Amino acid sequence: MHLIKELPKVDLHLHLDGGILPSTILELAAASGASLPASGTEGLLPYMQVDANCESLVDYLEKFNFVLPFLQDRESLKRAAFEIVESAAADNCIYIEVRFAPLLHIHKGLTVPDAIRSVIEGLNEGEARYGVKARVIAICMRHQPIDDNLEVVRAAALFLGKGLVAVDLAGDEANHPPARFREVFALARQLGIPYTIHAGEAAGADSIEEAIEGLGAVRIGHGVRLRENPALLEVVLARQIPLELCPTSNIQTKAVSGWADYPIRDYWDRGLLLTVNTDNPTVSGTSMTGECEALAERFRFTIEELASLMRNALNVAFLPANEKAALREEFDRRLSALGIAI
Ligand SMILES: O=c1[nH]cnc2c1ncn2[C@H]1C[C@H](O)[C@@H](CO)O1
Ligand SMILES: [Zn+2]
Repeated sequence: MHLIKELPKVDLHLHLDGGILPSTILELAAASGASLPASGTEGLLPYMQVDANCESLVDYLEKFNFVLPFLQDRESLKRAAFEIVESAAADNCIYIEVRFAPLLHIHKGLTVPDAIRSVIEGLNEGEARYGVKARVIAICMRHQPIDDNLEVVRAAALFLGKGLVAVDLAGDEANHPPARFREVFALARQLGIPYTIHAGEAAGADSIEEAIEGLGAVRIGHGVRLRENPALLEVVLARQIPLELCPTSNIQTKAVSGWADYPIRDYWDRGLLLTVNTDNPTVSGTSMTGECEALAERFRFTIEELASLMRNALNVAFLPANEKAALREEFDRRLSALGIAI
């Protein structure tokens, strides 16, 4: 379907370390003298992107180990953030929420606030250059100690409203259920930081229920396995809790067995509040345009339905109301220039 590329888009679920370009790794390695297992971008790609052999979220998460050693200083974090905005601009995004886990970037002397500041600087430069509004979500990691995650939340509070908009919980869901993190998100709530939580990806609906009822998440990262508990689905529907679906990633991690079983059309028809996102453009080999094209081809989403998904994302973005209203106006202007009415 033409117009998909031109459609103004919003990506609310986009990991910084999942969107690093192979060409950037080549340059960062050359600058630091680090050796690489391949000499060109094509040779590097298999180390950064999953293939058909990916059997689980744990397999999928392996790919991040390759890029993280290159993202341990201010300049590389800033560059990665700038380039994420550059790629989003090429995809016609008008707003992105870029998430990253500060604890994964402090192995060579950075502090958690240093890491957050560097990413904000890179996003701000990207926003100034490309006109794509870009904000940070700081991620707590499931395999890290509670005290370290509390530190991430405290640092996030320092940047709230100054480039950072929320916190999150990610990592190996099946082996680290959300209940262990109640204290972490109680602190976020106390500090007035909104949060989304990855749930219902590598674990079932119980994980979603705990994220919402136990931890108080206002959005759910993925949530694709919600159908496993029809009563909970009714609650999520009634409360219009947004799901950040990432179709290609969800199929690669085997959260869903394949495209034929992907529940997006069913969830949409029931009236769940859905958004569609990339998760990790490089690891998953996708883009917002790619995700939209997949929905158009496989589930007959019309351009109007895709535009509605993007408008949903704007509506549930972690932005102040006045900034959202301005973005909505820009979105509507761009839609009408394309002749799309929703
Ligand atoms: O889809 C995901 N589920 C759980 N964890 C994830 C996903 N994508 C990326 N991550 C992890 C790996 C990254 O290193 C980390 C911070 O972006 O978040
Ligand atoms: Zn994710």
